[in-house]
Amino acid sequence: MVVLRRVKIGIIGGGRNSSGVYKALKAMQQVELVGVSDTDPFSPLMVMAQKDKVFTTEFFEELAQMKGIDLIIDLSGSPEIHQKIQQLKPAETAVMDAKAGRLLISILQEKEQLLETKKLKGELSAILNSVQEAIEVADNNGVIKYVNPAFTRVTGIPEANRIGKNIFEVSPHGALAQCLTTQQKVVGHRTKVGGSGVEVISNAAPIVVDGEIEGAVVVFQPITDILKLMEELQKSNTIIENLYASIGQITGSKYTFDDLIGVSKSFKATLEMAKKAAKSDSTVLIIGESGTGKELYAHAIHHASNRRNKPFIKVNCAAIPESLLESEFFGHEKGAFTGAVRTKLGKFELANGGTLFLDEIGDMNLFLQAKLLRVLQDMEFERVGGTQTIKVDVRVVAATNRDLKALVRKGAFREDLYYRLNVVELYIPPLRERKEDIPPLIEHLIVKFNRKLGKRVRGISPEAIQLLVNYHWPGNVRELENVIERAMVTAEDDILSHKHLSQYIGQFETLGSTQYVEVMPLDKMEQLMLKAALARYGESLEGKKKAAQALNISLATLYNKLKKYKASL
Ligand SMILES: Nc1ncnc2c1ncn2[C@@H]1O[C@H](COP(=O)(O)OP(=O)(O)OP(=O)(O)O)[C@@H](O)[C@H]1O
Repeated sequence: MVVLRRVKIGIIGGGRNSSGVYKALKAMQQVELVGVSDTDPFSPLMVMAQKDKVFTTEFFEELAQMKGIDLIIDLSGSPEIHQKIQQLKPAETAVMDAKAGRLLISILQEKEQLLETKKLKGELSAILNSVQEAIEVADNNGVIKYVNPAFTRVTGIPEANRIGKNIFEVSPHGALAQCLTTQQKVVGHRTKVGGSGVEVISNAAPIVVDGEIEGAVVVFQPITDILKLMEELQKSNTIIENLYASIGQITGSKYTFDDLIGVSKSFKATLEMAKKAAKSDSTVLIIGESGTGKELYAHAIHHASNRRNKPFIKVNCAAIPESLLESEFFGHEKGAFTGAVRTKLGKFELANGGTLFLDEIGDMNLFLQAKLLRVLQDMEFERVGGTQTIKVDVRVVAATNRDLKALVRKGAFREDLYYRLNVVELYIPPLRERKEDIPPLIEHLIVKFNRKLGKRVRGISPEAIQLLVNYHWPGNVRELENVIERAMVTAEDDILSHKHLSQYIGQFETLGSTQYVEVMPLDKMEQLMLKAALARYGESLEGKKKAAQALNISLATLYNKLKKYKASL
């Protein structure tokens, strides 16, 4: 490659017009302006040169004598000055008068434009050669001027067989011919490429230069490519639909209002209110002690709502570690944090169109409460580590066994979130306050456990019912369920009686009053406590967590103790 040295030029000024020459030379890459002279130090030429840190002098003689200048352009127009410059200049410096100087500049400018055009052409041709779409260009008369490599790949027609042909002859029904005829854009034209028979979808547009139509360009893709893409899309859609269906199956609501048993006034009032709430889209806050049936109500509300065919997603706010709650709710992008190896959808996204059940909402931290409030208001959020806003349509049902109002007073629960959740408040009274519900519940549970345990228990004795009605059920319906199930596991008779149940009931009853507490070995007492806690909270993971909490031991200790007493429990 030949590297040309930049031409060093000096200008001897001649008033206002000199600044145009200066600007033209300054814009040229091959030129280096080395000096400027004008008798007026404030002429535009001098001011510009000073700004550019180019040498300036009011004495043209000084510039004329300078060494290393290739060319002095004399714009003074004075024959005397011109002659003086000729005399003073070093031998290697050439001098040009204004006329010749301007001619030189215009030649240089043209050359520069040419170089620029060449560069542009190179860039354009790299682009046209690398695109996947076929491109064909014809002039105003329909003569084909250009085809790119993709054209040959798609149609099988070599460049040499196409260029110079007339589009009105080789492809008269194509988008290019149509565009040249109508001088309008053609979009989504489905046709066979003349001379190849390949079916394509094409777009064509006129080429306009200085307001005149010079020709047209067509860009097309074979239909097979588009059909392939559509096929892929169809496959992906089917997978997505199937996944949604499976999510629905896994996460759909399991219970309906028919599964809720009770005859008491308060039960019926709660049930009526829940049924009404199911018809609306309002947020519901279910409040009630542990084991009163809050989750059952949440399922039933979803099932009776318009969202029944969409997912029902449960999040237990107390069971998820704080650090994971945000990602659990809103999902995360791949690489959002160490361990985020793939993009994960959050519960809000999974519940889209359906219901999100937020259990133990009172245990949510304040940071997440703020985020939840925003999502409840706008129904939009970003995944952790993501920037794209995701919009969802989710109905929220929240539940708690804690006194949310007291938490608000303590500053542990946001008041605004409390009111946002509490659009419909569903209070489920404890079982001890609706004892009429106990007999129908017992009946329901006997049927349920006969099926589950393969038993044939036909009923329960009046004394046994009395025993159960008199008990205060701190673990509510869940505890009643556990007592009945345990009794049925051991019962040989077909009627449940006092003797089957009293061993569980008696323990709870006496625990409160020390007067009647039977003195027993401590390990027996421990077993009794373990039994009581499991009966109250259930044997699921959730139940065991609660049992451990109530016994003030860790879950691991609970498991150890259960292992230890396995035979006797
Ligand atoms: N009215 C009812 N009719 C029939 N079964 C009920 C009723 N209420 C509760 N249950 C049963 O009691 C058990 C506990 O109910 P559920 O899990 O819904 O309670 P919860 O209030 O959500 O408890 P927690 O606060 O501990 O999560 C479940 O097995 C449920 O089926």
